[in-house]
Amino acid sequence: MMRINESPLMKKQDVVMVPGGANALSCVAPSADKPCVDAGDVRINLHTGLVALHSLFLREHNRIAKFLVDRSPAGPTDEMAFQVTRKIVSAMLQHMAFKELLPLILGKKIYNDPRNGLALKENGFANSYGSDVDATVMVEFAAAAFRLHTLSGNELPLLMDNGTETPFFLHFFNPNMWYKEGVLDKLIAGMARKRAQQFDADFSFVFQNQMYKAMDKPMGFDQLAVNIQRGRDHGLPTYPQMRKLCGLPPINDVSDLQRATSAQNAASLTSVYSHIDDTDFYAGGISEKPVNNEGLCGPTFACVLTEQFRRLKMGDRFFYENDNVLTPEQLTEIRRVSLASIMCLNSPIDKLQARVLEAESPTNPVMSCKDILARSSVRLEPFLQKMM
Ligand code: HEM
Repeated sequence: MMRINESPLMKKQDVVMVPGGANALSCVAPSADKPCVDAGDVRINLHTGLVALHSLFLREHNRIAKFLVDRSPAGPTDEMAFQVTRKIVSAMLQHMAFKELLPLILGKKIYNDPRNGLALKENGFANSYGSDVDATVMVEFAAAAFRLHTLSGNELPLLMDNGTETPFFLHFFNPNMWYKEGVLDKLIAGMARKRAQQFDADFSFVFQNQMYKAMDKPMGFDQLAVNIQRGRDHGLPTYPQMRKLCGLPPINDVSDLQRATSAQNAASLTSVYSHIDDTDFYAGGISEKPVNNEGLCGPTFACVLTEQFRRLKMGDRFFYENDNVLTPEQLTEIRRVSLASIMCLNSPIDKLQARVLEAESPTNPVMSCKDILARSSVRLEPFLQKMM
């Protein structure tokens, strides 16, 4: 659907964004020149931030495919160029998720604990595949623990317009926003520079009041309530049951709840649940103190996330560190990639902090893209071998 017939390239629109598509998910007032967009998942149409990120990786795909076609002396078939490009981008995504995202969410202690099998190797192949590992997505993960919605704020930051931000709800299913000139690039820049909201039980106003809001209506859905209800729809264990399944200290009474969350959160939870045993997994999990005082989430969400990402890695025969996927030279190159380098290469951004998922700080200063690319861009020459 996303590929141009048999070509190595992906479909795109003039501003180099994902292609237009059918009116999926009922976009607001789509028109012939501003249609809904297509991606692997129709939910891309939910908001402009998703359109921007998908478009960023589409640009990276087409950049690599063009390089491979232009630079291969033997002239690869289009199929070969497409498949090799797909493999490179998939490996990059795996590397960035494990290297840049997981240590932040879980903290370094959990990430580096060898029993969890999450930490990537610095050199050589990993061969972590286990044919008995179930790599499907756990319901506790999708319906609760990975719903990190507490991190999102009320606005989408459109940088380069003097830091202008637009209310999040204006972007829901709204092609009129994402076709505005330069908006995707401004968003890529803005999302890189804007701090996330604190990870806690406080959700932004938009998430609690304006999810799916129609332009002519004052209110929309409460995403926090949807998340809790979704857990019930899927029959998730309760919060105390999940603590037990994870081998964490049990929650039997209010003082246990206070220790795991805070006095204030425990008071909130006990004011709405008539019995502690009824506490929904999402409500309890989102209220916990950060795991080991260093992760973003608490220990019960961390338990589910750790198990899920361990399975995604060890249950994947084609995880990029395995010895049947890349050559040693190619693997060395993939290990250089960073999300900042992808942003520098595929947008007009000229400066950024190197660890782009973390806020700018004295140890993570904003630097020129030239410097970022010198340390973290992937040399594509080793991938030409496969082309011949
Ligand atoms: C940035 C703004 C975001 C918006 C507006 C948003 C909105 C939504 C909505 C409306 C749903 C469907 C809920 C349902 O009906 O069950 C959803 C699901 C979900 N969201 Fe988000 N979300 C955002 C960011 C995030 C982030 C940062 C994460 C964490 C990585 C995340 C993780 C998830 C997950 C795991 C699901 C369940 C998906 C599934 O079951 O297939 N979301 N989100």
